[in-house]
Amino acid sequence: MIEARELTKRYGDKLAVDGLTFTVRPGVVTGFLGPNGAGKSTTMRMILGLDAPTGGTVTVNGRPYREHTAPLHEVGVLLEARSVHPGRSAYNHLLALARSNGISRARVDDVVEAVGLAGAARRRAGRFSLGMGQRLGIATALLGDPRTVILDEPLNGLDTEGIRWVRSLLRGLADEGRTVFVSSHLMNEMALTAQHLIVIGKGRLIADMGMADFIATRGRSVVRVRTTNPVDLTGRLRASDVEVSHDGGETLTVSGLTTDQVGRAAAAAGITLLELTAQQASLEEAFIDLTRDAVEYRAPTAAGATS
Ligand SMILES: Nc1ncnc2c1ncn2[C@@H]1O[C@H](COP(=O)(O)OP(=O)(O)OP(=O)(O)O)[C@@H](O)[C@H]1O
Repeated sequence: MIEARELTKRYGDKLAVDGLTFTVRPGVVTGFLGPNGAGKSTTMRMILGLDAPTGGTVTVNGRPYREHTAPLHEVGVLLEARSVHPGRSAYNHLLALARSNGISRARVDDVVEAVGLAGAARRRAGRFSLGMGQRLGIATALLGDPRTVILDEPLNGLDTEGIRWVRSLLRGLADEGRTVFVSSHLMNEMALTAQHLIVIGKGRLIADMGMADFIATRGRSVVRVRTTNPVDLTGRLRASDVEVSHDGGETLTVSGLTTDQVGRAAAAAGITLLELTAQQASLEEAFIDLTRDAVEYRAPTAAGATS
């Protein structure tokens, strides 16, 4: 369990984290989302005692991280920066860490196997690809069989198989009753992996809710319609709270109406429909909509871009 109360971090004039209060519970995968610069890494660093809060508190499994006598058994961590000696083999890196924390060699063998590095563990970690480095980082996080796992962008550099593997690994850890807190910019993956979301923007909490609720309340579902007569159907559907966009061909995208309503309106007007599909809102759309006002570093729009 991770509990942040009024957690705040100021760097000079910059309020990187601004009074965050949230609880990350065991048994589910909790996604940690926010636009670039929102304060995710700073929050994770404070959870791990790597940065001191300017105000507020944060505990892991009931205590500040630094007060745990066997931290590797409490919290497994993957941060974005690699912290492996490049000349050392992956196996020796894990073994050294295990030895200094009273963890058995058998456990090292287990995690090497579990992350799929058995064939590469004797090679120098400095020569590892980004994806292999991520696997080694995850092995390091799991070494102490921790109750809580905190992973910052664990999918970076992983191929499709690796991404699927992380997804089932995280679900499995949560199913075992562990606390799993994970940040990622890959929204489609997050939608498949996390059951709960904590979303921050400009250092502030902007959502703390279940994934399904987040998408349902924040995302706009639309209806896709293909018809032989898009112009007339558009005229029939238009109303103050309905938006219809036409792709110029046979297809309309309608928001503000259900498939039933669109189907009935078309039937009443004698308009032939070729397709009528409800399209679920995506996490990505819900996230972009929610964080629109909290984006700090925005790509220039075409109109605003300078050549
Ligand atoms: N050591 C530091 N000194 C000064 N400002 C910092 C420092 N670390 C972070 N910041 C600032 O604090 C804010 C939050 O940064 P942070 O890295 O926590 O965001 P983030 O959500 O992890 O971003 P990203 O998604 O880009 O990794 C940013 O504006 C950043 O520039």
